[in-house]
Amino acid sequence: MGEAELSLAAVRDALVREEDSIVFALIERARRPRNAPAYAAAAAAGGRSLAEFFVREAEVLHAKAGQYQKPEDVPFFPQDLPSPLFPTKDYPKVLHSFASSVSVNDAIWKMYFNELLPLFTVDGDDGNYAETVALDFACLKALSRRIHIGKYVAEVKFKDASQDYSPLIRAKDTKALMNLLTFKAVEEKVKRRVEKKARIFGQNVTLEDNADKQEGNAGDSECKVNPEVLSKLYDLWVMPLTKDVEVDSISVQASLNIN
Ligand SMILES: O=C(O)C(=O)C[C@]1(C(=O)O)C=C[C@@H](O)C=C1
Repeated sequence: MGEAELSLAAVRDALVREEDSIVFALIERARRPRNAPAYAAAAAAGGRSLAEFFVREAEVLHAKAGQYQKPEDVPFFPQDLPSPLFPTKDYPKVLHSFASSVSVNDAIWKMYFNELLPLFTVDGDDGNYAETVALDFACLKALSRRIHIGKYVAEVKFKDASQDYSPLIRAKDTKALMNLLTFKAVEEKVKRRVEKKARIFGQNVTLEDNADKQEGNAGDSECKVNPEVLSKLYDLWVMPLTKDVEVDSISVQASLNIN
């Protein structure tokens, strides 16, 4: 995002767009069963799982190709990532460079594998492990990007009301900070919208005319991912983690302005 786009409305629009990527990534992953062996320690990868091996190697490739330059593109394994081999775009600096250090990817990783995956994949093993972990990587990237867009939300909110945020930062009052940047009504709308997107994007589209089955009216059991899982994902993890990113980023911004 560039400076001109940095308004709360524009950042919220970016968050809405990311919902599509998350819903589609989950729908794609749900085509495969759980495939547990992909997550077990493997001697071939020095004791790491295939999933971890795949993400680490993919991030090396992506870094060489020029990714992870933007504040919202955060690698899961930042240690020793190579520099881009090709010239990269000069992104306008809208966030303080310290914002690039804010990451909740460890929490996203644990949440995805321990909590989310069992909610939207069926038990089973079809042996398609390489495909499965590539689909996991797409889910992780989409979730991480959405959540780290919280850095821009933080910047906008702090700029618009630094007089309200600064005393709370100084007092290290994380709870009050959380309250200040929370908009319950917005959160309710987000949950309802992602649930609806899962219902619309995840239905089987046919050419038959059926008055009962207009878009958005597919029964939840016919959807490729249960729409309620999307609402729960956002309620329990995506929005709370976005707010953690906001608090961390605001604290960085504020400490630079206050001290
Ligand atoms: O829209 C905002 O103001 C945000 O901070 C984003 C977000 C979200 O993650 O969707 C997080 C906190 C707010 O309570 C509402 C929504």
